[in-house]
Amino acid sequence: MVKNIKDFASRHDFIEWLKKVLSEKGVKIKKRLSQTFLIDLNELKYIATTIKNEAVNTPCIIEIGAGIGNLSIFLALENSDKVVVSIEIDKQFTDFLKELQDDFPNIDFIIGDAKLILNSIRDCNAVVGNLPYHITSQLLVTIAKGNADIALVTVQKEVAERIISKPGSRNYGKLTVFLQHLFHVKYLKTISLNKFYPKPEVHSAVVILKRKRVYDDFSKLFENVVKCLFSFRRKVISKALTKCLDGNVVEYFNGLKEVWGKRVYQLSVEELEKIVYTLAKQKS
Ligand SMILES: C[S@@+](CC[C@H](N)C(=O)[O-])C[C@H]1O[C@@H](n2cnc3c(N)ncnc32)[C@H](O)[C@@H]1O
Repeated sequence: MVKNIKDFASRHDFIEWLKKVLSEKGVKIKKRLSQTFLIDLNELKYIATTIKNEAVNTPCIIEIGAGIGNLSIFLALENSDKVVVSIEIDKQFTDFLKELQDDFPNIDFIIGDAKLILNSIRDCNAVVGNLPYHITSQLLVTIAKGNADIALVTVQKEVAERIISKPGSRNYGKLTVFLQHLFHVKYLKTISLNKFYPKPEVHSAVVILKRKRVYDDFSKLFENVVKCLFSFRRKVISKALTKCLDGNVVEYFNGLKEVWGKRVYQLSVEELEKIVYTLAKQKS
């Protein structure tokens, strides 16, 4: 059994270990599943220690996309008081991940689709992962609708910029607003593309999401209204609302005077919440 990261790192040149694993096991790297592996020991350690410091009140941490377990083992070593539930969709890693479990008994590997499994895992309120890039938005929305109080995710840098963007900016959109409605979001650091194998085309970034409110009926309505409004992002809110509600919106004028002339992409999350709240109140 491996006891600490120093022990592991001293016995393995990480990139050599990775290449050996990939060739010995006959692993075929699948681009369509966004398979690119973080091979930098410092970055792996950074993610594992950050989640350790943030996820204090949870018996387990969920990892999305275990791959060959390179991040999973760091998570397990740094969080030895917790179970790391690592989900991986690609069955070709099954045997290898099972073997790893002998050295790291606090990892529980599950083969399956994280989008479907994630929110059925009870009592884990921390999620971490170097997210598969082709389904990043879907996974972020799934995380947001689940129990996670903390999500520490590595995403493409441009997605990270969307997540943290401010009203009025080019990146500000429905994903930004939905996530910032439910979480406090923070850009932690950029990870250069050289730190992955095979090298991806773009840089990545680590972002932390800390729960502000749970996804409830109001959030559901908020999600739907925002989705529609942002399909008219450059229109003033009165016009966008007319389109989304398919009718006369004058009845909302008094409650929404201050924002009536603003364009959708200029509205803050709080202003959008007020709009949805006003719609909900007037209808009830
Ligand atoms: C960017 S790689 C990360 C690999 C490794 N954990 C790391 O940090 O270097 C993303 C991983 O997610 C897996 N994956 C893709 N779609 C998935 C899904 N729907 N559910 C679970 N895992 C998925 C891929 O097979 C791949 O191993």
